Amino acid sequence: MIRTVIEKRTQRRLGDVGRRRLRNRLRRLFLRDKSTPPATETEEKEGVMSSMHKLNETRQKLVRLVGYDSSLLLPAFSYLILGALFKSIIPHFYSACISCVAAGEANRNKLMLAMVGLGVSSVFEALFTGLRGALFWIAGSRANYNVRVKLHRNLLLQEAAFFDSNETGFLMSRLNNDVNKIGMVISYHVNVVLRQLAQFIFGSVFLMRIEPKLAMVAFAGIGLVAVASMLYGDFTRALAEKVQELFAVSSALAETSFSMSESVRAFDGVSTESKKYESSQYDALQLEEVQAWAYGSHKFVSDTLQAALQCLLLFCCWKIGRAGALPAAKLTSFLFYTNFVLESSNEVGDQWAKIQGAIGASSNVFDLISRVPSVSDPISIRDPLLEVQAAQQMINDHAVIKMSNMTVQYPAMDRAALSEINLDLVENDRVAIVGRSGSGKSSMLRTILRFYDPVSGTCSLEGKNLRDMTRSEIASNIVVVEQEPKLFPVSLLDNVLYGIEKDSINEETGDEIYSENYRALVTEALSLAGLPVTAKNDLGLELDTRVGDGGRTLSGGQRQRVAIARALVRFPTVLLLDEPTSALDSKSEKLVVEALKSATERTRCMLMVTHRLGVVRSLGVNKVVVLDQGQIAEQGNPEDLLRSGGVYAQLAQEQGIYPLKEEPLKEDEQGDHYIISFRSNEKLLKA
Ligand SMILES: Nc1ncnc2c1ncn2[C@@H]1O[C@H](COP(=O)(O)OP(=O)(O)OP(=O)(O)O)[C@@H](O)[C@H]1O
Repeated sequence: MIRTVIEKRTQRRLGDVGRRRLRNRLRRLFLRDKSTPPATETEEKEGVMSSMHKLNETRQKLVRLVGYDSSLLLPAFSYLILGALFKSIIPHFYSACISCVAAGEANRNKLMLAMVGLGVSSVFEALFTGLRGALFWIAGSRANYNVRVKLHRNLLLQEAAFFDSNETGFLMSRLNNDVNKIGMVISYHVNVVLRQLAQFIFGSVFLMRIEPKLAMVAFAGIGLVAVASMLYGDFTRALAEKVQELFAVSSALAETSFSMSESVRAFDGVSTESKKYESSQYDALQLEEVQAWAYGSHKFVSDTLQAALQCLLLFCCWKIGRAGALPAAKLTSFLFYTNFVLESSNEVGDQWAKIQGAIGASSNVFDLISRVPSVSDPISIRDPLLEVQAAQQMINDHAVIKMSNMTVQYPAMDRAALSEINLDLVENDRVAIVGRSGSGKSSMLRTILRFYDPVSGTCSLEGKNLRDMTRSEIASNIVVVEQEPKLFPVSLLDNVLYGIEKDSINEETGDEIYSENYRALVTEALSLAGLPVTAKNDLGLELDTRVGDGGRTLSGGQRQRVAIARALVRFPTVLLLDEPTSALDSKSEKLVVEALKSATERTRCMLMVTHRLGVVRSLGVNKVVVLDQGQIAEQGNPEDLLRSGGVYAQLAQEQGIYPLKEEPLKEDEQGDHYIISFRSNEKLLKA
């Protein structure tokens, strides 16, 4: 009934499309969709049970969060009860004062006593209210802090596929908006509910003492108001969950449009993006309007019920008073306490509904905090037998990286990105993975980095399955230089040593810093990488120069060299290069190739994904693996493959690369002779 009224009122203000969308949303939320078959009784019961179970779980998690800081919350609760107790005494003294004044009491002391009682209880009430308010506020802020830190950490621990299906803006919204709601529940709503509940209990005791029969009538009416509040609370919870969901979607859209702002500008997409954002905000607005009407209706119902109850009580008072059983002082006191109890119960109902709403909004946060990533560190139970076996395997097996029948499939894909791959990378191997776009090259790199686990088969490093290695073990052995490395908005030094703990303290500021040893290491690495910072270079770059967001204050080539320095300082077992030169001009490419040669010398083996086959020769690659539709099409020494006339030779010819001894001499349009060099776009005039 309430739903229909709200729906109608809201619909009147919305257009046709909005009306249809809102109706569908409400139907999905509260009514069974006619297009879906009706659930059986058992299914319905199971559904109700599971949603009750989820609700209970969320409540328990919230309570656990509240209980987190008992040293803070115990005094807060004590002050709350004391504050409520003093507040419930106030009407007693207040009505005593009024009785003295109204009756023209001759005894001044009686009035003074009532006034002192009123003053003292008011001061104590104010004191305890202040203390309670501050402590609950702190508790709420601490809960926010805990939840936010836990959520942020757990999100970072999630597997790469999780980020494929959850946009950054969506997660940011969970981290900010949803967590704020949790803090509000603790610092405000729970605080108010408990205070009002305590006041209600103390007030009820006074009521019972004054006139028990009338008090029972008041309680019956209050029970009725409580039922209305509970119904409204349930309605609000479901709505709030949906509204938060819509805000998260909206936030994801905004995040995408900001991060893609250059493309948006270049392709004149402002109105497209703005429309998308407006539409998602509009969906949320519709539900918020429903929330507002629901609140208004609830207020109307509960206030009307209360007014009716007050009239009824007054009538009863009149009847009892007529029989001479209720003196004026008692009547005043009873009416004061009736109002006091009614106000408290009303506020409990109001805040209860808000708590329900916040629980609905925060349930997703708890789901995310407790989400277990599908790619995670192994549980570290040391098994000496397994360790001996692994060491034995390392001795027997010369492979640094070994892929055995390895199949990789993304959750969002219905076919494998890599199928049954068998590949060994041994000591001193310099391997290039080549193949057409979409053949699975990057997927191989991501699997070696353990961003994804193979769905079958294994990938191991020095005889140890990657699944049995922790993230930190993998990171200290395998380093990647990406095609377009993104840098953190910190100093060059911090970027190169990213992930390595600071080992010294600045005596002046007390901040953690890197020691001189580390600074020397980074200076050497940057110099080897072709970005010297020793003598003041032309660019004015120093170790402590801060680079912009993503490294935007550096050129692509400079960013690449910082990334190479990052690899150089780590002396990794395996160096992975992802299209290391494809984003660079020929001058930067030369510098980067030199830097990569230095980095490669510091590793046991190197694996590079590349489209630009010229770099295969310049980096001294000894093995080329050609991928085609997720399978190894051919592999071998690059010069042998060039001569064999297979897939690699064909790819190379497309880029003007021929076997070394068979480099053809060609004549260009002006009659000059030139050799098609390693890089297709570079014609070196033959002297
Ligand atoms: N995160 C992902 N989720 C779902 N499918 C993916 C994902 N990444 C890649 N794919 C799919 O896996 C297949 C192999 O992609 P991959 O990126 O490994 O190819 P590639 O050889 O590196 O291509 P390119 O040379 O264009 O970078 C493609 O069909 C691609 O659509």
